[in-house]
Amino acid sequence: MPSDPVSPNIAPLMPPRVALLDIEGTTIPVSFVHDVLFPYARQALPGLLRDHADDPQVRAQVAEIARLAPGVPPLAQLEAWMDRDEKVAPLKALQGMAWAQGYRTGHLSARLYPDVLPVLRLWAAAGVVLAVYSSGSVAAQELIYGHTDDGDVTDLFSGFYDLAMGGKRVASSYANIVARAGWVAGDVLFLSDVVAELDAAAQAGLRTCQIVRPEDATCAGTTHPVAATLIAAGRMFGLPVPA
Ligand SMILES: CSCCC(=O)C(=O)COP(=O)(O)O
Ligand SMILES: [Mg+2]
Repeated sequence: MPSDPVSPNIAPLMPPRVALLDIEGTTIPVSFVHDVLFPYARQALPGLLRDHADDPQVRAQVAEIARLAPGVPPLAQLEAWMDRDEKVAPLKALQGMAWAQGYRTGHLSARLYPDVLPVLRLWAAAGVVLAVYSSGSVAAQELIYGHTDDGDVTDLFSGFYDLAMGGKRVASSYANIVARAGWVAGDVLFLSDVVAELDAAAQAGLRTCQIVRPEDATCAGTTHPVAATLIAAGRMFGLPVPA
């Protein structure tokens, strides 16, 4: 019998051993990504392509753009992807390089939702493995958690995964991460604001929780358990939460 791709994901009795966390809309406000990070990269990308054209990392991404969009000038293609908020690896890699300068110079500092750090610290102290899966490149993930308003919190995480594992709306990407990390799918709780991502993770056998932040007006109403904060998610899945 074919399996239901979006089977009801009732929280099981055993708490998850791994929390795999999306970034935008889950740990970091959508407004920070869209109103601060994306405009910063959009403004910096022309200079990055012009002034660092010989940098092997830039050249590799420009070559990848040419492969994906033959004949289109790289900057025009990047702008088209940004206009549509497409999660495409060369765009994400180049955005990460643009943000690196912003973090280095102190122009960028990431704001986490206020519940995130207290909860993640408790989960880590309880032995829960914390990992990140974002469309942002691994370098960008390490930068954002390395430069938060609360300092460098990268030590909380034991793994960072990006589009190299596959797109976030594809079940095989979650299977790839689980295999790469040596986890058991049913031990992993994937937290995200995007239903299509949660559907894909559930198809791969992961437990799921949709984070619906009031400040972002995320839409709920799915088969996935819904929580407004990581505190509520922790309670739902038997994980420790702040008193
Ligand atoms: C590494 S922070 C920037 C995240 C980003 O570029 C993005 O497109 C949002 O991706 P997510 O998968 O975290 O929703
Ligand atoms: Mg998200």
